[in-house]
Amino acid sequence: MEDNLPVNVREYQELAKKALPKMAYDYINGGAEDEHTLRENIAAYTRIILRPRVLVDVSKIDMSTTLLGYTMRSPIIVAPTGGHKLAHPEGEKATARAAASCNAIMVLSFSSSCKIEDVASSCNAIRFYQLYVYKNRNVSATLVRRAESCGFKALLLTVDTPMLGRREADIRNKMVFPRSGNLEGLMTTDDHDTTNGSQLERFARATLDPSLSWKDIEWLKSITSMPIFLKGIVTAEDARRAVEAGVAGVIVSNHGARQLDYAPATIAALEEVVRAVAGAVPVLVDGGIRRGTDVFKALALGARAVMVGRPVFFGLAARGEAGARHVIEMLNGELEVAMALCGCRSVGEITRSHVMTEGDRIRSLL
Ligand SMILES: Cc1cc2nc3c(=O)[nH]c(=O)nc-3n(C[C@H](O)[C@H](O)[C@H](O)COP(=O)(O)O)c2cc1C
Repeated sequence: MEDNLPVNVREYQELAKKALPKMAYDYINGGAEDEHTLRENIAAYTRIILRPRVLVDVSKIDMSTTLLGYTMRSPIIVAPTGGHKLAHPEGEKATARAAASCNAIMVLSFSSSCKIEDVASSCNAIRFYQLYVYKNRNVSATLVRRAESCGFKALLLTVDTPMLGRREADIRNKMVFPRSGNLEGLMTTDDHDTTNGSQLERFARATLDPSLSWKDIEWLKSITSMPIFLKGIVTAEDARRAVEAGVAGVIVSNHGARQLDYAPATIAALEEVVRAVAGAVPVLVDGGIRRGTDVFKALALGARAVMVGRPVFFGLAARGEAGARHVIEMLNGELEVAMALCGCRSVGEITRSHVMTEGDRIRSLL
């Protein structure tokens, strides 16, 4: 073991910043426009206070939970983030091995640097696939079929990205995104314009289909038998529509605050969505989770599981596969302590009464 390993996600972020070229670090770390939502995703967690219960025998803590019938060691899932070769030459293969060794589900990004087939064969694990719908539907449909035939178990359709949010650091840095191996032979990705803003933004504008709408869920169902989650729901209205559309789950997400600035912090939107869904399908949340106590808070407010994006990416940048694994292990360890100190022996014992939100405090004063 190396000496002086980081002891929390924040320290991994510092290591990643030192390890990465500025363009790569800014791409991973940055958010849209004023980065208000980026700060709020984290700050909103700090405003939720825990209500621990004591004198519970917590000598055995069981963090396991299920999703789509799969048992997970803990409710922590690796969120889909594109371009892992920016952080490490092994890219998503290293991340996949890290997740598998923690028995955590990894969601592979549509914009992964590594090929779907290479990630699938890198190790044995339950994995989900994330989808962007391109104007050329054939490209998206082909990748969905490839993921399904590689044994991916669910599809996460990202619905918050009809076009790319304005990530000003990427524009300033003239961000160049690593070519996705998955698109080889399907479309050309050449872009020789190195003078003008973010190449990623130009690529997204050329490819993403801004006409994607609710009716297309039927199209998606017609090309895959994988269960479909919608990733990027933050209102009760859309949550109800998602249930009506017959999806298998909803993910409360603002894309790590990289799309619409001034969208709500996801932990602040979670309860509204959970109420609207009313138990019909599982609700997941991502955005701003940096501590085991954040995971605990999300579960208390009704999430079945959480996804973490940047923390794993930072781990990968700092120490490769071992770093990504350590980040997941640290969050698991923190969650275990949070559960013990709150008197919860299983995730099922984490309830709404274990947290006090700002709204609760205001209501208690009225
Ligand atoms: C560097 C980076 C790349 C991302 N790429 C994708 C992507 O390809 N597809 C997608 O649906 N979401 C993508 N996301 C959003 C994540 O899936 C997730 O919603 C977000 O990272 C959660 O916030 P967190 O980073 O604070 O944990 C990306 C996020 C980051 C930080």
